[in-house]
Amino acid sequence: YRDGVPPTAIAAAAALAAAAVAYHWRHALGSHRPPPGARVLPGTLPLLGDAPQLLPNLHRLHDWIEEQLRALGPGAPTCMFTLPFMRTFVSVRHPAVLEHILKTRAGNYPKGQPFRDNFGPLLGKGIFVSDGEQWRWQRKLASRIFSIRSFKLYVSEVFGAKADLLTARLAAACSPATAAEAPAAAAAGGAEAPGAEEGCARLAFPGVEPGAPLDLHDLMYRFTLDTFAKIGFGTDPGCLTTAGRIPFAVAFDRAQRTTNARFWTPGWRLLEALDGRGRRLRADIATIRSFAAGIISTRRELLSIERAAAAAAEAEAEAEADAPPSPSASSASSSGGGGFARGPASDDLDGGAEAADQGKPKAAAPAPTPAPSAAKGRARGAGLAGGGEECEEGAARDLLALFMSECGPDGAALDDETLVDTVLNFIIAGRDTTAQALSWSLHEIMARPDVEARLLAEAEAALGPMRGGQPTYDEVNELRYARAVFLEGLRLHPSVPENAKVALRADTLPDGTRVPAGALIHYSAYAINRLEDFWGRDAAEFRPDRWLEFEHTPSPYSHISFNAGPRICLGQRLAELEGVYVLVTLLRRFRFAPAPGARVDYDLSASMPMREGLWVTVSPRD
Ligand code: HEM
Repeated sequence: YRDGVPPTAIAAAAALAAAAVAYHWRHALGSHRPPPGARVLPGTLPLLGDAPQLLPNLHRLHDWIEEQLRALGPGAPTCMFTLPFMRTFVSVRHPAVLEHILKTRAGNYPKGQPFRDNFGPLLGKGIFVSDGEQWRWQRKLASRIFSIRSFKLYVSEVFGAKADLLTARLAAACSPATAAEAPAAAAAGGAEAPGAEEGCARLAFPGVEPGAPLDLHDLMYRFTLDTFAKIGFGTDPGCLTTAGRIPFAVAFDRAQRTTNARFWTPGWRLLEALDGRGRRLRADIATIRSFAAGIISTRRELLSIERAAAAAAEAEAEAEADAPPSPSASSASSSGGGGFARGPASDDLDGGAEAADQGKPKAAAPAPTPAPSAAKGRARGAGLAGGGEECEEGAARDLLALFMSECGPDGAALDDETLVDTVLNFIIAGRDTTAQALSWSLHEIMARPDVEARLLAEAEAALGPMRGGQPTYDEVNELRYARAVFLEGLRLHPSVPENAKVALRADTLPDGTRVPAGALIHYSAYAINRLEDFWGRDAAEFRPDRWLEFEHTPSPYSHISFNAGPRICLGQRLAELEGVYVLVTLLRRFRFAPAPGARVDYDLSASMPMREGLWVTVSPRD
């Protein structure tokens, strides 16, 4: 003992090893072992499973999975793979099998405990990690902001303003030699900023150096966060006008990488404790949650201002009603609902509740604002919910205000923890996915001048020659080729490249595969969207035309980028609108070229970020 390891340490190590073997037996080799006759990956080893081949390929996981599935041959068979100490993965890819899991027997395949173990510390009880009633009521509530009427407002009032800032920032990055020729870019920081009408040569943006390469991926994140914060939370984090890195973004991106890696890392709890990732994750989560808490308190302050304004407007209207009629009275009160409250139920895209803002006076606060009708309800007595206050059903406005005002499934107002969960889940939904889809599409376009030329020709035909303003909702809807470009980028680079469910009970899939209870059902949008069985021999090629050639839109079980079944993406329409809007707006104003030496690759995370960003040089389009 004097020269060696203490016996207690040996005993502890032996106990740990025994526990590990027992755990392994239970989870990977015992009840979750692939059933006899299951199709397993070539090269699977006893005990170690697929770890020796998968772990060295983690940095290129999506491609590795695609290669494995392709090697199994046509017909898209289900196969299984295993990692020590982890549940068996049942990897499915045939559309009929996906439909069985995501729709027909969706009740047997929830997100389940693995999702909550891995993502719970970051996403709490938000929509992405919930099942059952907890999920259902969040989805129902959130679907209210996705109406055609709201989309028109988002395009005209949010996309336009944020695109102005984005183009101003890009204009500032044009090289000094070319900047003077650039078309007029909108003002940085608002209409009163100097030089707005006089071309990008006059514009300077803090932290943007004229002529220096710029990370377009980072800019897309800033754009989508500012845009979605305005739409979803009625606030403006101002990322587009901030110089330097944004601490929330750094922490959020890193936390997603760490939590996602848990799906693929045997013994992640131990590893995270040993290598410091666990400590850093806790610090990142503190940064992230305090950012979301800031959004909530800002929204609460705005709500009280809006409520006061609406109450004043109401009092004024009542005073006017009591007064003898005057010619101006009716026009003052007939402007309809303002802000981003949802429209009539008839234009709903995902069900929803009653329209609440019809025929009410416009709120005095600048858009986006809640519907005055909702404020009117509050003025009758309810407080601003959250922190244990009363909740009030029926109020309709932006997403965060909705969640603040409505009751949770238990009938009580949501506490701040739950509101923070909501904000973070919707930031992933509204920021990361769309920013990544845009970045990958722009990356593909840079390599394909023919695609760029067609996109520009279509835009010119539909919108006319380049002008200062931004496209409208109806104009964006006409741009079929631009939409095809965006979808094709997304097909090859799906923003949620891998996804999983857990099997509650044993089941037999439509192709005869027996699924053990507790197995993880894995589906790779990256691999499925590239399957030659469904996309043809040119599946790996970026060819937007395929979207115009289809007689019928491909089923969501073949193009799975937006998921499918009852948990299909709620924001698909919004994402497509935003994607087309940004592609057209940017490409009509600027030329992008890959910066010398820039490398583009994906990083392994919950979504599909670019590992080193998308570094480009910018010049004005003449
Ligand atoms: C290109 C952009 C987008 C892509 C590729 C995308 C893709 C997806 C995918 C694959 C899922 C399923 C995720 C899962 O199973 O956990 C999903 C869910 C969801 N998406 Fe999107 N999304 C995009 C944009 C948006 C936007 C802009 C919003 C707006 C808020 C949004 C809102 C949601 C919501 C709320 C869910 C959860 C649905 C549920 O679980 O019921 N998405 N999205």
